[in-house]
Amino acid sequence: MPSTPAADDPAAVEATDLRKRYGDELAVDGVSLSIPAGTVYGFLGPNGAGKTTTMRLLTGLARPTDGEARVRGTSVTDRRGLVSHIGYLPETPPLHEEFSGREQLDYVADLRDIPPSTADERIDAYLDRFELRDDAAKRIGSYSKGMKRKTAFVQSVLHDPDVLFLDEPTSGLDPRAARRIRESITDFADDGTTVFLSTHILPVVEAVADTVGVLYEGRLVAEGPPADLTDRAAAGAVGSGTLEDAFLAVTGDDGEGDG
Ligand SMILES: Nc1ncnc2c1ncn2[C@@H]1O[C@H](COP(=O)(O)OP(=O)(O)OP(=O)(O)O)[C@@H](O)[C@H]1O
Repeated sequence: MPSTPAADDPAAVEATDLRKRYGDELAVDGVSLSIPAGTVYGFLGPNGAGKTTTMRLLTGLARPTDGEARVRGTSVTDRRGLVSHIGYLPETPPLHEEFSGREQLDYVADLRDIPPSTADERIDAYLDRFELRDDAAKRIGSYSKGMKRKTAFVQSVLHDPDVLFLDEPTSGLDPRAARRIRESITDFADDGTTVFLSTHILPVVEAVADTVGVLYEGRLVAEGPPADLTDRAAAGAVGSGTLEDAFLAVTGDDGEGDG
């Protein structure tokens, strides 16, 4: 079950009127967010809606054209201040194909200044959890897509970040590995980590998210607990009131967007 945020928790992620322009296009067009610590925020939107751009803004990898955002109180323009508090699993994660899985994780642990004994313990636990132990000495270049995805997930969480940004974490994973990821997400949130989860896999969002935000053409067009969005879809007689119905309704693919 998703955790329930305490009312007095400060927001872990705050964005105010965030915008990002590429040439003539506003990829992110005035997004405001306030995500309480220790919750899971499911971030949905059609292809090209601006989800990855928003995540890049919130992780300090892209500069906002306008507006501002803070993660745990640190401005996203302060990349150095941000880096130890956040983890980011991008769509295309940086992995060294010539490293073994273990070397990759040792390398990231070292970059993150994790003490070697703690790093060894965590790496062993994650390799077991994601059934990578037997392949840990093999070159990443020889890994399957799913093995690479699991290794990338582990490297994004190894330093125990306060806020974790995940872009399609279960993409390409078999059902067992996908379940492990879902369980990890709820475990992290139970331990106080805030998880910002972008995915097109709606059952994953329904299973783990406390709040869902739907982005459409760079704007947040719906936000609320998954049950509220599905209730709205049902009340609007859109399909049978699933999260998919709600998504289609507010993104204009099946009914009117509600702005
Ligand atoms: N570096 C860039 N330069 C120019 N345009 C960009 C750049 N990055 C993103 N865009 C544009 O911004 C818009 C939003 O892209 P973004 O990748 O954020 O969407 P998304 O919601 O993550 O899509 P998907 O679900 O397909 O991954 C798109 O029209 C894209 O072409």
